[in-house]
Amino acid sequence: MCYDTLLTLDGTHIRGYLLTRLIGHGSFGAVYEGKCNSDKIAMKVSTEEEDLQIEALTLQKLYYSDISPKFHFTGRYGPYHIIGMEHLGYDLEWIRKNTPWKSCRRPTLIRMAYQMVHCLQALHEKRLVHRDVKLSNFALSHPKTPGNEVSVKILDFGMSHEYADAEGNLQEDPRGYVFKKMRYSSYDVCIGCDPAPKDDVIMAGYAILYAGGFDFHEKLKSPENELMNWKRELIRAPGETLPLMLKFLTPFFEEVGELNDICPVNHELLKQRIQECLSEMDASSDLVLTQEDGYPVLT
Ligand SMILES: Nc1ncnc2c1ncn2[C@@H]1O[C@H](COP(=O)(O)OP(=O)(O)OP(=O)(O)O)[C@@H](O)[C@H]1O
Repeated sequence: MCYDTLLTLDGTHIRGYLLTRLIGHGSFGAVYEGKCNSDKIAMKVSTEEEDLQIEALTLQKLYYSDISPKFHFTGRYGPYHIIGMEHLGYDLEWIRKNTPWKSCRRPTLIRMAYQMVHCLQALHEKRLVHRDVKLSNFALSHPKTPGNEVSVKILDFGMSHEYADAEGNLQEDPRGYVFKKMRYSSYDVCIGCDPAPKDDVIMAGYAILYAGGFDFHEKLKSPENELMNWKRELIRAPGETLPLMLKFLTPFFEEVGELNDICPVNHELLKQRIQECLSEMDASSDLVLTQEDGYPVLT
């Protein structure tokens, strides 16, 4: 089958939407902006049928949780599988890249971390595990008027999995992904354990450090044993391992270090620990997105 048009579908009409712009692309798919009159959506186009079907199903399960783009439709276009969903704003990696010193200020980081954990909470409450948590898989909603408030949403459920049925019996994923090879996985996953909700939280921890100015991408280039040591020490002795500028996050990482695969993740407690990192502000208060000299400013 020929997939070479995957990145050149702009100008095409699918389901009444004109694909106006390629937003970005990943390993097996691309995301376009689709427009129909004043209605703007995001359209994911992929070669991977199973992953896309799982993503569509997950988005439907999360529809009323308000932590992911709203699902509109799924279907086919020629050789491709498509999902139409709510169009979101900037992803958090883009925000990081376009922030002075590539590091969000403390109050912004705390609000962001709080909302990231809130996204994972809603996901885990539905017995879903994301398994691909990284900064670029969180994005902001479009600003609301009049105060330009935005909220953090989680994206990209192609690797997600319903890890238990309603009775609590664990369910295998027949797709057989090898997560230990993903360098940004948690320590336990890198030594071969199945990714569980607590690993989503640990990976969110890496994303929070990255948003806070720590060069996690550079860290990922370290030799294998060095990277593994760092991941282990980060949750064993966060107070000593966190970089100086991010030591204020110790209460949160201490709680992350307590997580295991037997006890369910206590997201409320994690949120409380995030609050303790910067007690002078309200971690659950809204993030606000404004513009300064043409650049977005998230506070
Ligand atoms: N609903 C959406 N609204 C706006 N932008 C979106 C939406 N969904 C995804 N995107 C953006 O589209 C781009 C591509 O997303 P996609 O999930 O295909 O790949 P990725 O996460 O970059 O890579 P990979 O699949 O390798 O993890 C990303 O920049 C993402 O922020």
